[in-house]
Amino acid sequence: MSSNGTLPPRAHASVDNLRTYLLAAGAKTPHRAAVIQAAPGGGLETVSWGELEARTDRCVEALDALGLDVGDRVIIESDTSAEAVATLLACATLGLPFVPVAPGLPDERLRAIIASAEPALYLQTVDGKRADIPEQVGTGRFGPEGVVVERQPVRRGPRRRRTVTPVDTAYIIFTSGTTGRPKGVAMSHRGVISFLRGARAADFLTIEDRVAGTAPLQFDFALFDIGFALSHGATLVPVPRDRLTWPRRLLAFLREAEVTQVHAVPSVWRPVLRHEPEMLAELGDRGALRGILFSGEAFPLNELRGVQALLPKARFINLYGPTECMAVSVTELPNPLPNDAERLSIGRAIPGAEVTLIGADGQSVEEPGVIGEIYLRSTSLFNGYWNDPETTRATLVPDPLHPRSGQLVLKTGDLASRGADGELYFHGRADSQVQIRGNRVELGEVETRVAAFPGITGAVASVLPHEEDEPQLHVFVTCDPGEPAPDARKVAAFCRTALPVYMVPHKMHVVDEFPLSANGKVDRTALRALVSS
Ligand SMILES: Nc1ncnc2c1ncn2[C@@H]1O[C@H](COS(=O)(=O)NC(=O)C[C@H](N)c2ccccc2)[C@@H](O)[C@H]1O
Repeated sequence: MSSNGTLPPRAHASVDNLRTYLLAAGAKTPHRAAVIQAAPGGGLETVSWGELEARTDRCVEALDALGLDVGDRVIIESDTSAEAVATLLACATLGLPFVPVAPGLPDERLRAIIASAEPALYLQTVDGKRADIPEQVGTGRFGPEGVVVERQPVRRGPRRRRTVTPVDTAYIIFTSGTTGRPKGVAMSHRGVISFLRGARAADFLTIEDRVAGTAPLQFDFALFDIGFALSHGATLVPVPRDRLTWPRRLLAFLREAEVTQVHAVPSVWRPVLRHEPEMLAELGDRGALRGILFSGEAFPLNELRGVQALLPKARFINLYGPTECMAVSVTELPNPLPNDAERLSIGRAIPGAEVTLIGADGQSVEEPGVIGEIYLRSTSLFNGYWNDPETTRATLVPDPLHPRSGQLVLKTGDLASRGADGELYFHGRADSQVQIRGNRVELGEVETRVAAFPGITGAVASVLPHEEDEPQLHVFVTCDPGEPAPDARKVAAFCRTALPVYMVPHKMHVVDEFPLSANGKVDRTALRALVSS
């Protein structure tokens, strides 16, 4: 806290701030490893908790000198690393919302984010390649030694804020809004920390764990990995991006770093299953690998079963939820899954949060098996979309059960039903529900059935418009390498025995692999474009 008002605002150690929360667990063991990462010259390097705090404070000092005020934005372009963590913790210390972007983000996308966020400062790593940052933005680079400012940020008037509070924005994650204009999800310190605290109830990590993170920094999955590992006093092991493209290199890195937990979107496991199953099994057998956490999209059942079969002793966690609340639930799945499992449980909201399913009639859905939209009551709700009050109002809405209460809840846009056990089961996005001949089609059900056909390793279903006829159900499949492509008629017959006729794919397309979004999710738009082209 600044005493005489001229010193920069500081997060007080007694209140929720990303910096204090993430460094707390290591304070008593400054010599333990906080981060183990690929060393520039090859091999691995370790950054201790003490060193991580020292680097953070070196960054704070450099950022202090710029006279920025609480709320001034800082773009951080980097992959996950000890240096990036120190820089974002420095921003948190000073109440500077950081906007994480991954290297390789297209220039026009970065310019759109800059136009929207109007950051005071843009920081990249010492070997970053980005050039031509707009004049009005200050620029600098960061590395193990801290931050070096290249172009001073333009001072925007005197400091008006005296304190960094838990409800101040800690970061803004820009997602690709449906309108193409970037949508900035502004998340508070309190929001992130309350989700991380709630996620600890899963009792998944110990101080001994080494957590491999694979998400790009612009994806809040990466921020979760940083927060989840460090808040447990465990060690974060960022996986270099160039290790993700080849399964052999990925598994070799996990073995070399003696990783115990891997956090990844389902797509990371697809090439591993296809090309290096034995090497993965070895990591579970003789290696240290004992936990898999996945999120971002439903893990195709056949693929999840494949990974479980190779790691019979590992724990599996399904983490579900939108960036607007960091996430909703952390659910341990049985290993192996029951044979008759048709869909994955997304469990129940973390302690301190509550999900209500709301039906089309606006009333809460109480009967098991009935589908409703997930509304979330929680302290992890975001502050709003950056500079977009209208979309914010459509997402943070009055509690439908008590509209007069003034309480806001998150309207997630996701559909779910409750099983008899009270656990939630995901039924897709409300805006991606498709109708065929007036019937609601569960694309996930179609995909699960098609992927069960011998020789088919993956299936993504999509409804495509048809010029003279009504929309049609297509399915894109990947097949066992070396097997002949499956006969579409046989696949359709196989579906007809288990699905209603309107859920039998009209057309099947064989693809080598599924296109992925920047965050590693299956890019359904890119798949659909394959057909119309
Ligand atoms: N486990 C799932 N099963 C099934 N559909 C899912 C699942 N996790 C998301 N999703 C879907 O993805 C949407 C959220 O997408 S997102 O806003 O880009 N955010 C994420 O995917 C990451 C997420 N916020 C997060 C935060 C912290 C750690 C890990 C992941 C959800 O609304 C769901 O539709």
